Amino acid sequence: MIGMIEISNLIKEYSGKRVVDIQSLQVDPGELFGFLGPNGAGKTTTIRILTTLTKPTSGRALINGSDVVRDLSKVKLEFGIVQQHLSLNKDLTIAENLELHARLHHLPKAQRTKRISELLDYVELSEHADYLIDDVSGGMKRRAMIARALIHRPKLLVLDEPTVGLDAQTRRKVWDLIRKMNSDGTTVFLTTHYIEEAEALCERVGILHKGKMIAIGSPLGLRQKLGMVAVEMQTNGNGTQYRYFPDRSLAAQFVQGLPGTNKLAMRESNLEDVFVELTGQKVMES
Ligand SMILES: Nc1ncnc2c1ncn2[C@@H]1O[C@H](COP(=O)(O)OP(=O)(O)OP(=O)(O)O)[C@@H](O)[C@H]1O
Repeated sequence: MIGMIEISNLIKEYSGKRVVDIQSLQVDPGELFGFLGPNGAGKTTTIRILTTLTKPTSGRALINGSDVVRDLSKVKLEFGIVQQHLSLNKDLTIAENLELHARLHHLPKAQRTKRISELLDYVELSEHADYLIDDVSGGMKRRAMIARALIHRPKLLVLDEPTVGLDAQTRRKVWDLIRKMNSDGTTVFLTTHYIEEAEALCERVGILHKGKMIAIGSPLGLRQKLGMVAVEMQTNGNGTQYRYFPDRSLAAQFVQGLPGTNKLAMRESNLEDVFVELTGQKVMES
């Protein structure tokens, strides 16, 4: 099967500093894949390479079989992108922004009107179609950006930090939309530095640290590898220490063997634990 995204030995350097160094990654058609890493890990740079905005220093990236450097015009038809910053025209309404984008994609007039009304309905913005961008909430702006990215029916939707800056309730609405697009057949590749977003949404995640992919798997698979149960021990002077166990009974055995002076907590492990164990750093910290 041809991967929707295929990366091999992909390197990007700025002034000799290596910010992306990914040996290999394949995202299959239909997947909902998350790229997890702290600020500065290289997520946006990787997205910029995949979406033809910047060229890799070396290595290869293919989108649905087309090379992001050599087959530029073909690649551009394969993906839609929602960038981290607001990239809508503030002087236009939501519908006008979509209209502008549809024209850029050379959709004939009759198709444009139909597609825009379909998409507004899809992202639940039909009632706000004539609102200026400045007058709508952050969540609506994000949904309008998603609608715009889908105008040409791309097979791959790339989302860079899709819920950054949104409140918890609005974030969940955007998650629902992402799940809906994915179950309707669109491959989704998103970046996030929110652990709960990766756990809630992604079938597979790749953990990026200092430009390198240090782990890849399902959130559950990565937790199983570490141990499903965490024991937290507060030690005098040494902060909190963590130990991981396959199940609660093994964790309980370990706890029973400890001197009674330590403050202890037993809980389920999570992706944050995986990240901290692999990098010695919290995702949100840097
Ligand atoms: N145009 C550029 N010139 C020089 N350095 C850059 C450039 N773009 C990114 N970098 C550097 O590359 C590294 C990776 O940045 P990148 O934006 O890809 O990280 P990120 O994981 O997406 O983080 P964020 O979520 O903050 O965008 C950072 O150290 C950044 O300073």
